[in-house]
Amino acid sequence: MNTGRTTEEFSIEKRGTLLVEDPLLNKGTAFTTEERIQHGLLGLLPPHVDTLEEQVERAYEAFCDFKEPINKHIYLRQLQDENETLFYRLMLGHITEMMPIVYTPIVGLACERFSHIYRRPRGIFISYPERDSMDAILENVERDIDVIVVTDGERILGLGDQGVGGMGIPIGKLSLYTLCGGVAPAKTLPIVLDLGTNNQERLDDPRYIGWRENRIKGEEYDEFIDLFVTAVKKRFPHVLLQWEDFASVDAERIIDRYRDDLCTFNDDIQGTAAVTTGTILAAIAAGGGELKDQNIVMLGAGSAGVGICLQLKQTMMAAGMSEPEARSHFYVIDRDGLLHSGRTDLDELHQQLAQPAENLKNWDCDTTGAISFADVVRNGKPGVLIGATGQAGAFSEPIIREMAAHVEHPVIFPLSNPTSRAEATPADLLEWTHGKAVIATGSPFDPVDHNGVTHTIAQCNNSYIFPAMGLGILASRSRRVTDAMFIAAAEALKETSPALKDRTASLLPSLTIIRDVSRKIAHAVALAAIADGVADSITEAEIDQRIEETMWQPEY
Ligand SMILES: NC(=O)c1ccc[n+]([C@@H]2O[C@H](COP(=O)([O-])OP(=O)(O)OC[C@H]3O[C@@H](n4cnc5c(N)ncnc54)[C@H](O)[C@@H]3O)[C@@H](O)[C@H]2O)c1
Ligand SMILES: O=C(O)C[C@H](O)C(=O)O
Ligand SMILES: [Mn+2]
Repeated sequence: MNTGRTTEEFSIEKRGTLLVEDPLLNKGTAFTTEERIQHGLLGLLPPHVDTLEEQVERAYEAFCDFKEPINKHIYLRQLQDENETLFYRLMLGHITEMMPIVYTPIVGLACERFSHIYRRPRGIFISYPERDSMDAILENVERDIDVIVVTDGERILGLGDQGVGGMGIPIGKLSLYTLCGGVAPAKTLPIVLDLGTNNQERLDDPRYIGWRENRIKGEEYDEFIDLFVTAVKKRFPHVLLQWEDFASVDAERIIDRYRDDLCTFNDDIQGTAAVTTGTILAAIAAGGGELKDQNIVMLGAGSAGVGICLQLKQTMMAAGMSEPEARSHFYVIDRDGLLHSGRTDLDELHQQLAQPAENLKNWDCDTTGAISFADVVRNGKPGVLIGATGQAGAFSEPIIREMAAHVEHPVIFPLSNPTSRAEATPADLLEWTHGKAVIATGSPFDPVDHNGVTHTIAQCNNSYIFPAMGLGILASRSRRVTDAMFIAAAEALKETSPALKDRTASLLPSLTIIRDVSRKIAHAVALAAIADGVADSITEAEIDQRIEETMWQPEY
């Protein structure tokens, strides 16, 4: 049985009811007659012995019987809690249909309704009143863990503060670590840090199952995070710790503080930067252009927006551009308009993306004071527009039409999630640009027919990166996560783009080949880790061998 557990863990043999109730070991109706006799299961299962394929067919039928996506989600989560092998085998066979149910966008709804659809526990809940018991809490995890995804639930997709309901995100992300990256499910651990919520709807909800207080902030928050990291390092010294969906200020402070302390990264900043850089590079290359010639507008200067622009800027500089020149290619817009060097309200991070004010002297602006999104598009004539605002409709028709008036094939990425928060829909973008826009979105969208041409919409989501990052880190036994590893991931992703061969094809490969894509990215990540001296030096053949050994397959 390939469960990803160590032999030692197997020696604590489970029998009978305890065995069928352990989703990592349970085979349900697929337990053979011999196994039923050997493991005390006689009479606990119906007499027919199924193959895994038969179980998949039954499960798919049950899945199809549910009409509402949230009910499909509840069903799949329940299956995951019963039999992980079956869950992943089913998911792998129907990935395009099921990933949006387990992950974005439906996981967003599942977070909002978490306290209502709750069935059984998965992962670890650490609430503020239990802060002094972190060691004991982590001791209750009876397995060795390779990857943790942790959230504090404050910025769940574009849906804001969901408190303990944010737990849906680490569960969904880790499902993708296994599905797309092949990390053994037994080696993954979702964690929610419950420091309260400022979402009044949740606080007023009698069903709410989180710690019913307003959020802890300031020094107490930082002390809590420090206790958490210390406890994680003690219990799982080699673990990969992924931070997910924290409010921007906390996200940046935390990763700055701990990035050299353990094997860790922030997915919204670094994973998003890599997937977007890879997809942008593919879009530009497919159109015959070069990154150095692009003016890039970023709407939204939070974790995602800043992370993306800094990686793209770094890519320009790696190709030989000076820092001031590279910076002048970016027009980053926050709620107060364009970031430029004349503004006195920018912190150090945002100053790195401020447009030199002297470049704006001849701009013709509608407004005095703040320089608006419309002003930027009209004067800056960008070829690339990216949205990371969490605001539906932020890409308005007049602005998109204005952009399309200046470039032949505008590259437009409304990256906000879930679907209801996208800055624009692909159908509208194609309509407003007469079918010329080159589009990728954060959430999945169906292909769009425009004037007889079918446009496949790539899903530019960090899900193309973090599972592969995990695979590469585990395979190379990397001890830290460096920027070069994300740059390598972006480059490797770009190389897999179908649009490089046919510019009308999707910018990103189909999910049906995601495990192959992950292998390639993991290989590049491992090489970068070795080059940076954070992983043991092994040959490329050894890397590939370790990638295959690490990849868990859903089979009995
Ligand atoms: N596709 C992906 O892989 C991916 C990855 C990460 C985040 N996201 C999505 O991006 C969005 C933002 O995530 P984040 O982590 O950066 O959040 P964030 O809260 O850190 O940043 C959002 C920023 O947008 C600004 N903003 C809001 N409306 C604006 C407007 N009209 N004009 C200019 N700025 C505006 C906010 O002030 C904030 O600074 C979310 O919807 C998230 O789901 C997508
Ligand atoms: O979760 C996603 O779909 C991507 C990203 O991490 C987000 O926060 O939106
Ligand atoms: Mn996220």
